[in-house]
Amino acid sequence: MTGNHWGYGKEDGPYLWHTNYPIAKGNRQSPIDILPHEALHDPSLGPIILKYDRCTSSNITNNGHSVVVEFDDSDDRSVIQGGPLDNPYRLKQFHFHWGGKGCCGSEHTVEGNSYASELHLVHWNGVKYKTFGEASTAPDGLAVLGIFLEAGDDHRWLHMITDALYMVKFKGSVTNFKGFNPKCLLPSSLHYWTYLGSLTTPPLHESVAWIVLKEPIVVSEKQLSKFRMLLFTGEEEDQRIRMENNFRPPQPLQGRKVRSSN
Ligand SMILES: CCc1c(F)c(F)c(S(N)(=O)=O)c(F)c1F
Ligand SMILES: [Zn+2]
Repeated sequence: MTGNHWGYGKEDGPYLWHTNYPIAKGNRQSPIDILPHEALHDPSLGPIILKYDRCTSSNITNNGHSVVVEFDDSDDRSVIQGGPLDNPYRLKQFHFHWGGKGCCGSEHTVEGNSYASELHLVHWNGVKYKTFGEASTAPDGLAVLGIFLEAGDDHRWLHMITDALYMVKFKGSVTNFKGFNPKCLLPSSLHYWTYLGSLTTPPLHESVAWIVLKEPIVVSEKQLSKFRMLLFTGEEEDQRIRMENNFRPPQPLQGRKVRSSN
């Protein structure tokens, strides 16, 4: 693995990240395997509150690791609050992690079981920190809402994203993606597990309060297959490498407690 380049392949994958990012072997790394029966039910944990109504997406981009929908986070127009959080956290972007055909794909697992994909809505603590960059290195800087995607019927709103993926096939491509509200990607229940962890990609900062929803959303194999049409590689590169299996495996719990909303 040369320089700070990293990926999900044999030569630059998760098992090698520690060479350039030693925090990879830290004591609050993500993702983890969630064991529901060992999670502590904490009655003091209130519901999470998503105030996404004034939120507007700006663009969709292929950053060579995932497909990312970015938001205008210049004010507190779209925030997550409540649950384990002491104040509102601003929505910055959301992205996905997924597997190859028919197997694995999520980052968090539940009793060793993987889902086909996992959606991450990334928020930052705009009350305590001035920029996302500053927040991303602080222990209470980020809050990521994780939502599992299970293969089944077509998801009626996900097509708004999968229909745009052909426009960002290559690494480094970006296109306009206005007016998308991720509220339409939520499951019916907001019950969750929560624990303190990290970014699941380099730089792997240990700055994330993870909130993982228990109920997956259902999407079709056809919709999932459109994510796999994306490429890790840029238009100018000779090699075309399909973007799939862009997930980090579960990391040691290191004595951390996972709490359950109920
Ligand atoms: C530095 C930008 C960034 C990511 F690239 C990322 F993958 C994640 S993750 N998978 O932990 O949700 C973040 F939270 C995040 F802030
Ligand atoms: Zn992620």
